[in-house]
Amino acid sequence: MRCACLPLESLLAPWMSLRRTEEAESLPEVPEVYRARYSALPAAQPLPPLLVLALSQASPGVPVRREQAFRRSRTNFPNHFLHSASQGQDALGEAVYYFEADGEGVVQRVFVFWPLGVLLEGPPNFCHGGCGASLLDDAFGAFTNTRLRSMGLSGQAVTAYLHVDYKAPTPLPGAAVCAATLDRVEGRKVFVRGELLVQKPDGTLQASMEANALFVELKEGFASMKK
Ligand SMILES: CCCCCCCCCCCC(=O)SCCNC(=O)CCNC(=O)[C@H](O)C(C)(C)COP(=O)(O)OP(=O)(O)OC[C@H]1O[C@@H](n2cnc3c(N)ncnc32)[C@H](O)[C@@H]1OP(=O)(O)O
Repeated sequence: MRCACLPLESLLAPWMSLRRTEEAESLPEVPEVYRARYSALPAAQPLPPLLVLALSQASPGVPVRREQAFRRSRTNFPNHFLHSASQGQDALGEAVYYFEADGEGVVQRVFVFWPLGVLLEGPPNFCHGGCGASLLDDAFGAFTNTRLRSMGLSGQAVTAYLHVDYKAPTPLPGAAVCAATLDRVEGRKVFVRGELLVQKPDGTLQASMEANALFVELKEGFASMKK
């Protein structure tokens, strides 16, 4: 029987090599809600097949729209550790963020695609658990802050706790999609849940990690955070 899984080269290329090109290109305008942290995908950058698969599985029959996909801005926050120190050949590749919003424009879900290189190892040939937790925290932060902004709120919330259950090893080299959505809101407290999805040899997706987190919207924003 023919294997339905995607060849590794199609998962990783060209996202490993398409880094830091946004400054050289004139890219489409990004909606205000996303603009502070994200920029449009370069015209030459296709949507990663694993991301499309995860979206199709999450919302069967709903078209995948390229204008809902972004990459992290290189100019506004250049020191984010997942998008600076952790990226490089055989480490993290270029992430693609895909936001889903409802009819009122309120963000309901985010999916974040990451190429994973061999330098992210924990157990031999598998991803370090702390790396996976960081990717989930980033996706949860992207979801929470963008959702808050889409509701006209500050969009300035930080992780109070993050609980991760490791359900299966995450293979390297490979790729993953972090999916995050709302659990519930209690005042300034935003409870988020999600998973890190990888592709099994038979082509199906499995959650190698499941997580839930509490984000707290800061009373006076990031500027009030004291050293
Ligand atoms: C423009 C683009 C920029 C873009 C920038 C985007 C950044 C995204 C961030 C990415 C994610 C991160 O890595 S963030 C970095 C890691 N996180 C941090 O450094 C946060 C450190 N912790 C803190 O600063 C603080 O503890 C806070 C902000 C979380 C909470 O302090 P606070 O604001 O004074 O609020 P506080 O009264 O203590 O708590 C509020 C409510 O939350 C509950 N609560 C607080 N912590 C917990 C907890 N661990 N477990 C259970 N419940 C908790 C309290 O019981 C209370 O419930 P009740 O009594 O009201 O019911």
